[in-house]
Amino acid sequence: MLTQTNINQELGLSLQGTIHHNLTTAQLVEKALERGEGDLTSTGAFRATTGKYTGRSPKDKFIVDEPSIRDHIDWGNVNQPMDSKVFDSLFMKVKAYLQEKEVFIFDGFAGTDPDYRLPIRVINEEAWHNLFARQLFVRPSQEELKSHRPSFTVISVPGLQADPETDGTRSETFIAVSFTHRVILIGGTRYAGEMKKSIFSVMNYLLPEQSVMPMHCSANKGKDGDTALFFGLSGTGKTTLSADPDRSLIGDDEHGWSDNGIFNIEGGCYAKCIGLSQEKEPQIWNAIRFGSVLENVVLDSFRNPDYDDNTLTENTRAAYPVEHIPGAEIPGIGSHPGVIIFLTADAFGVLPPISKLTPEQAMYHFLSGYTSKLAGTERGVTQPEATFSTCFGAPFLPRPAGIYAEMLGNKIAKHQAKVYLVNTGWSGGPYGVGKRMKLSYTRSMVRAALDGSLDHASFTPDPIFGLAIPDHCPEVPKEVLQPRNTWEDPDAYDLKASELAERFRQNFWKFQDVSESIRQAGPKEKL
Ligand SMILES: Nc1ncnc2c1ncn2[C@@H]1O[C@H](COP(=O)(O)OP(=O)(O)O)[C@@H](O)[C@H]1O
Ligand SMILES: C=C(OP(=O)(O)O)C(=O)O
Ligand SMILES: [Mn+2]
Repeated sequence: MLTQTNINQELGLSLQGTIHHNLTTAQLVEKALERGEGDLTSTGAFRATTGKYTGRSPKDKFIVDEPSIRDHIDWGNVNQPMDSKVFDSLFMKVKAYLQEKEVFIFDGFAGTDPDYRLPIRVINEEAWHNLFARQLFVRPSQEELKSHRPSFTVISVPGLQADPETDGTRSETFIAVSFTHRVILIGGTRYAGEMKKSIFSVMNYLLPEQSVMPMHCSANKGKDGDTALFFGLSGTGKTTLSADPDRSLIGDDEHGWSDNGIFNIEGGCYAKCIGLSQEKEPQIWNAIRFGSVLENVVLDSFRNPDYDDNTLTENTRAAYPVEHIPGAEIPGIGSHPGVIIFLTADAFGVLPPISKLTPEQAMYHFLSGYTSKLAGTERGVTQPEATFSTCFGAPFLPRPAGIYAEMLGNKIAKHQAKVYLVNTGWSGGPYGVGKRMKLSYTRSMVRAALDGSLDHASFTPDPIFGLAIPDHCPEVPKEVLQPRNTWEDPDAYDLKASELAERFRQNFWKFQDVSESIRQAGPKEKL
């Protein structure tokens, strides 16, 4: 058992208040309620609201510019440099702020594979944040706890607001990581997702050093042990589609791929619950129970969640341990994937709902990462915004995209993985005109890709994007497969498709180093 002195010494903290170290789920729920941090709901889940910040705040995220990492970071809008002096004084401020406070500490891991896991510590001023950390990260056994020494620490102090004038931040909010101190400081925001995604960003930096590919994807396993990956930016369907009663869930958001196979970086899921229904997403619905955390979900006077209410945000969330999904793989480890699905939510409504990619197309689309930012997931995003998010996870990648893409290319070649592009976005017209692809159709298409039904299908190449579209897919009406057929005006489709193709070409300019064969795998030049 660690004492207050140990904890203080390790980080140079001066915690003098009560330290709640590795409380159980029940204790944390009790504390959170006692402290008035939220409400118990009729489902048994705890519900918190987060105020101003209900999604990630990428503009307030910084990496400390330190010599050891300087040359390995892809500096820019995603990875904004913070001067080490600025970090040090922010750290001082955080220490002073925490000095007299009651704190909650979780010790666990990022990564289920003992060969690659990172021992982490999460220090919170709010009990529900610590409950979130406990449910989302990998929970250690009692035995593992005995020898646990954190290699990275997250300190989340939502009640501390920075002063941009004196603290060198952009706003009152900061998500700042220092690889020298091995500390992430989060302040000014209560959105719990910042904690898990900042550790993910750290893993995206650290894992490649061990020749492990970090991936923004969900993963599940079929009855024969076959593993599938679903890459996609926020809101594209990683969590929804990986929760499949016919397959066991490995993880819903973050994985590593090593020579051993794949492993979950987390121990829990973080599902969007806007519009959640028992009928369409039974597994997620049933996972919301005691021990789960609901974030910004509106409750009625009986404390029943109203999943259709977006008054607080579109980005309502449920966090729960993987154990809440029946049949989940514990620990979350799988073999080398045989099928990889790239999920895109195409707001243009022109990409086919499913297409098979050649290895070159796979590299082209992985680097491009075309999709939309969906409402509420990032601060300021109120409707789907077309974006190119390289590796389907640009906000979380500290290193240049080429590093991750090369690892994926090698692994796909080595393990002969089949790659599909699945559009879970708009069909029948662009956003505003068309509708989001029916979830039951997407599920059927995914099933066909995973069970091999599409292996022997005939395909027709799309004339603009060169994507191989299956002529038939079980349980999916034929006309849905060809997006041009779903538009009222086919000429309007052609126009929009050319516009998107042009955007792909413009975006791909920045990848100067890629081979000609990959470049050629993009949309065809105008005839
Ligand atoms: N065709 C579809 N495929 C996947 N998700 C869909 C589809 N249509 C609507 N949705 C909704 O989109 C959201 C996908 O979110 P989620 O699975 O949490 O994405 P991610 O995990 O990638 O952030 C869910 O709310 C889901 O109900
Ligand atoms: C947690 C997040 O990711 P996702 O929507 O992919 O689950 C997020 O973007 O804040
Ligand atoms: Mn998700």
